[in-house]
Amino acid sequence: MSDLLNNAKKAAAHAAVDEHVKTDYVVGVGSGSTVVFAVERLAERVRNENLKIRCIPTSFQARQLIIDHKLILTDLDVDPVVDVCIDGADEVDSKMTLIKGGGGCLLQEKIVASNAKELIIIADYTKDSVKLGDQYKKGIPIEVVPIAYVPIMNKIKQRYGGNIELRMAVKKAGPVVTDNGNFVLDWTNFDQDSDWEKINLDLLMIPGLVETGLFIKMAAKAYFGLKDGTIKQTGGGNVCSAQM
Ligand SMILES: O=C[C@H](O)[C@H](O)[C@H](O)COP(=O)(O)O
Repeated sequence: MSDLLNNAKKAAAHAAVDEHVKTDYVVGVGSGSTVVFAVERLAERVRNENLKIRCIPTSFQARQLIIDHKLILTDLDVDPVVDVCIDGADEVDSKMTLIKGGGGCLLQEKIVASNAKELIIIADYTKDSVKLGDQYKKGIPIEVVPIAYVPIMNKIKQRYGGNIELRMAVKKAGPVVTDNGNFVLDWTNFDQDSDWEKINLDLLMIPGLVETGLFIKMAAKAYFGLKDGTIKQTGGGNVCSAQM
């Protein structure tokens, strides 16, 4: 990955961690390449400022990051209310609707975010878009129970059009299997003017469809690292997750 992109991810991650994480917080740790910089910054603040935090992972990767950086690991059984969740995104539109799940981690990410008082998104400049599909061309990820993947693909195509594919693994013969033992479908060429709130609810009614990578009215704020090293912030910053 280019230095420009990595610097942008790092700038966004540091700004969000510095602004939104306070001592005694329970922190939801998202997944993906940008979150790596956030965890590094959390560990730095724990060492330098004696910041006291407990971290809830959103994936196998996030759990490993927390352990590797010697942060305190917790879960929703012990800490059911998350003070802030910091996570990446594949795309953020002008209404703060997100596409997530490019790395297949959408289900646990949505569970943790939905129990957070605030979901803060960190991303590089390539994720900032007006309409979903402007920037991210790999589609909307949808996690499904394996036995239902073909009927679900057919239903989505019939109802909404576009293309839908089973995500295949790179270093394994066969499909990607999520941290929860499910498959991922990637839905592309959808109507960019869709009513995503309605579609998300409709999709969630399909038996066997576990979760979508559409995060609607969940993110409070997004931090985009730009090419020149500065940050662009979007979103009001009010609590709009914690869907309790
Ligand atoms: O499944 C993966 C997650 O939703 C990631 O947060 C998302 O794909 C963004 O990842 P990255 O920070 O690597 O662009």
